[in-house]
Amino acid sequence: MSYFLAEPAFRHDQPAGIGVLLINLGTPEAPTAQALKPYLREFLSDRRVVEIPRPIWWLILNGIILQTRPRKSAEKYASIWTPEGSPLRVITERQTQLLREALTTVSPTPIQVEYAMRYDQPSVTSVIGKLRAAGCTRLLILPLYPQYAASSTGSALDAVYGTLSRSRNQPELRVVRSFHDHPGYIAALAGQIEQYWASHGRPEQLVMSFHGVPRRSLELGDPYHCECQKTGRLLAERLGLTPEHYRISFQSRFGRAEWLKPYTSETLAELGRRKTRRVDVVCPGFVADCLETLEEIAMENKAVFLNAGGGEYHYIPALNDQPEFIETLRDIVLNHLAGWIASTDAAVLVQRLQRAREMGANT
Ligand SMILES: C=CC1=C(C)c2cc3[nH]c(cc4nc(cc5[nH]c(cc1n2)c(C)c5CCC(=O)O)C(CCC(=O)O)=C4C)c(C)c3C=C
Ligand SMILES: [Fe+2]
Ligand SMILES: [Fe+2]
Repeated sequence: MSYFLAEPAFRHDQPAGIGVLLINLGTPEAPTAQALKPYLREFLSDRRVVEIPRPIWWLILNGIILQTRPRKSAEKYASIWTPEGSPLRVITERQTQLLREALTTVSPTPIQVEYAMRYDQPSVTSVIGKLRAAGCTRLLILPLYPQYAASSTGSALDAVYGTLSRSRNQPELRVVRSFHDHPGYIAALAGQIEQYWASHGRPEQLVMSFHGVPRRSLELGDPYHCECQKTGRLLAERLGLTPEHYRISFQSRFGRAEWLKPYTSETLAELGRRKTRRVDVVCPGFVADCLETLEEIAMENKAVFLNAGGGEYHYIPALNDQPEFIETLRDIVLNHLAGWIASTDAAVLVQRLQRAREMGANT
């Protein structure tokens, strides 16, 4: 058997097909300890996620973490599980379908859209194989993380490059590295928050909570912290918030090392102790609701705030299938396909769409 992956037969007469591959993190198959164990093993064995020397980490992972965490995490997943499955998977599937439809409506050239998960299924290798078999010799990779982190985007791209390193007939490749300051993404976030405030009233404080990473990664050159800060600043400007009305914080600390600060739980405890009348929390770094938003933020951290003496607590849902966000994904894709799309130049297409949107907003 060859080390290289099986290739579709080469055909002289086939036009270069375009594939868009969305990549999200992955999620367990079921909210059970049995399903959590292989998922956490794959996730936490990634050198991008845990940088501790391998032999030491192997002992900690197998001897301690995988003995206890699967059961505890399964209980958390059970509290957010839906009849259709894990929210992260259900929402990623929906975003994929909506983006497919949005691109079909505007692009004169067919564009195939699929999603893969970095951990668990469908794997990056299997979906690239599917796109290659469907005639795609040009691939655009769009990790569903607005802010670049080595442990999220970097790892998703590793999986792509690893697959291509085993491909005989490599496709042309383009990558969306991050979209943390894309005007459409900031506008979609602001729209999501304003819409929430229009029906639920406004808070005294808005907390923008991002997934954390070890503080050391910032010192070693990871741009994640800076990209989160920029998203937060642009979002606050767009909402017209002055610094005393919002906070940027980091959640989901894992292990004993110091992570990016301030921690979300400590920020909320402090706001609770100050008797803040109402706090709204939004998680701009998660484009799909998942365990980290629905359980950690909407449940666990709510209890932290209320127990510390805070008043009302609201979690504002992630962008999920919000139409403005899907339009933003479409615009990001079209911009990155410049020169690949026949007959109509992608940049012109995006300009035309933006003009149509502005005209719609003015009527
Ligand atoms: C938004 C980007 C993410 C970054 C950056 C990130 C870094 C990171 N995560 C862990 C450890 C865990 N994260 C877990 C869940 C999880 N993480 C992200 C996103 C980022 N992680 C998402 C979207 C999710 C939710 C997945 C879902 O199924 O809903 C988990 C698993 C759950 C648990 O047991 O707590 C772990 C573990 C580290 C160590 C890290 C950076 C070093
Ligand atoms: Fe994570
Ligand atoms: Fe968490």
